[in-house]
Amino acid sequence: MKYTWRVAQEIMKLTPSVSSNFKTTIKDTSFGGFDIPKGWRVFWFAPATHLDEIIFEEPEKFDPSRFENLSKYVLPYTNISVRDQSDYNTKYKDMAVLVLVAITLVFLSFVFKLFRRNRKVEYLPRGSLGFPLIGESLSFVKAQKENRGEEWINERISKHGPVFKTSLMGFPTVVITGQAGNKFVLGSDSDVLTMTQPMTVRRVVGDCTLTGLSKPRYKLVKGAMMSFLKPESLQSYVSRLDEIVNAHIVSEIKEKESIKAVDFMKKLTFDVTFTILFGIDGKSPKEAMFHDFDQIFKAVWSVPLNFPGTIFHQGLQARSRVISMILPILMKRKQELLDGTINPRNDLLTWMLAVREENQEPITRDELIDNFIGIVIASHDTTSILLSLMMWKLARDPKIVAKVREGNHVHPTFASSFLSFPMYIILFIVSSHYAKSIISIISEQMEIFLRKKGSGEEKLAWTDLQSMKYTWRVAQELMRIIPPVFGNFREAAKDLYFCGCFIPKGWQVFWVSHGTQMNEDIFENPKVFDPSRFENPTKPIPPFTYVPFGGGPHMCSGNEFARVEILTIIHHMVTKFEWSQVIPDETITRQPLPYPSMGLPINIKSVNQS
Ligand code: HEM
Repeated sequence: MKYTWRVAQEIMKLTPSVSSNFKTTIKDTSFGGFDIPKGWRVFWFAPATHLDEIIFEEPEKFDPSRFENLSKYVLPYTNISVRDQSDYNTKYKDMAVLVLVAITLVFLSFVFKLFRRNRKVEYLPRGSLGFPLIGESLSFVKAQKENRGEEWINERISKHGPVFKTSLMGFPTVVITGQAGNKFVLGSDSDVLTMTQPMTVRRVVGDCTLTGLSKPRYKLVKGAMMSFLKPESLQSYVSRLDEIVNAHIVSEIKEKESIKAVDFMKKLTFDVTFTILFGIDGKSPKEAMFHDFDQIFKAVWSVPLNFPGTIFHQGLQARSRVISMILPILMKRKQELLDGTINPRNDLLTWMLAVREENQEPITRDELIDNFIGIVIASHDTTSILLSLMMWKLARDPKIVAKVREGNHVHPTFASSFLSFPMYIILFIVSSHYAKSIISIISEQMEIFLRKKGSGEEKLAWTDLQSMKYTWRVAQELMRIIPPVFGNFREAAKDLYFCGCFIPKGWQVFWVSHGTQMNEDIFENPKVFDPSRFENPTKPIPPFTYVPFGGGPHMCSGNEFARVEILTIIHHMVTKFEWSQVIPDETITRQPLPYPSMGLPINIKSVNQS
């Protein structure tokens, strides 16, 4: 079987089963004119000779015949894989040692990782993960509904400290409170903590909202929003806003004796957002979308079961309807932009259609649609809830309001304030912080109203809004005590440490606004409603302690728009109407935003503006 063996030899020459190995010298030796000390390792490498063309003619060619005449073609030790039989035992021993060392190293690194992980787990924050799957979600949601969310958090802070673990909405969660905590969560970039949204939000609102975008796309879309929503840009929309608010209020409540303030504010802010921000004016698309967005809102906080009849399913269908309504509007605007018949700054949607990345890449269709829905979700409830809370505050003491108004009738021509000075002083001295705030708002708004009336100007201007300082402080103080956004989630993008605690990659991190906003070391007498704490320039509020609009890279894009809108609406309400609560002891419930639990029914009547 000579030929068969030659074929085997040739195969071993080209692809030796053992192509290299180490030997150890057992005494001082020399080779090729070089000394090799005793104990040194020597490495041999078969291909170095097998493929050497000085030894083998055309070494890479498959030619078993070269083994026919060994003396001519095969020099000793040139086909090592077959000739070095005597060294096999040593060779395998050495290889076994190598393999053993490799396995030991892999094993040790595994044990080391496990050990390090266990050491890290020891540093997890204190607290309880609650029941499997549901964790502590049920007790948290229940507390929120009863407006005891703050108590729920505080109980755990007092047991475990300002950083504690729990499990919310199906995921292990680290709750982080305090100024340094807010700075860590709100100030961190997306490679440390990423903004995450529950699955329901991603499905109903879309994957391409700001939260779901890559860094460069986020920069482009958020940049476009901020450019439209910054104070300098908003100034030119104030008189239009004033017109819309006035018209809406007149048509919706002029003849009514009672309304539900929450519903009213929701409709009004929807009207404002669609007209000013999106340039959608017609009554019927707004009404259709109002109904659809109502279903989308509900689906955002629903159980994600997608079959006919479920809230989630209805939300998904509402999303499809909204898309089919907004798409033709976008196409038309795009054409108008190309034709040059529309000003890109007309509204936020048109502006987002017009902006380009440095490489001329536009905002995509999906990004436009999802951010359109996202802005409605982010802006609508938050703003209408703050307005409802202001109405609630102002409705709580009709006697004071009436007295303040009396002042107006006694001294209608009073130059700088609509209140008679002595009455103002008396009321101010005898009143609580809370009552003072009512007096001051009405006084401030009536003063602006009378000033404008005196000068024959009809609509509010930017400077009028800037002078509504006290009214805005009341809004700020309300957001401190009852923040519209209780807190929000992030996800750890990698294993993290904060305050000596370990936060594993993938865990949720939850920041809460009242952790600092109700802290007596930061805000004196935090439970007292005192808007004047926002007017003390000598005692500025420390950074990352007052966070109703968040902070850091994801800070609210619409805070200035919210301020302008809220001040305009409150001006019209206060100067045109008086109201009182139908249910005086109506409580606040969180779902998860803080609503008056019965929708704030109020008795309302117009006041004489002459
Ligand atoms: C009183 C009214 C409002 C409150 C209390 C409020 C609150 C907040 C908060 C707390 C955040 C940050 C969430 C986080 O970092 O986890 C936020 C983000 C955001 N808000 Fe507002 N908001 C209000 C009104 C608005 C309005 C009117 C708009 C749009 C015109 C808007 C658009 C947004 C957007 C787009 C984001 C996401 C920003 C980003 O991820 O970079 N908000 N808002």
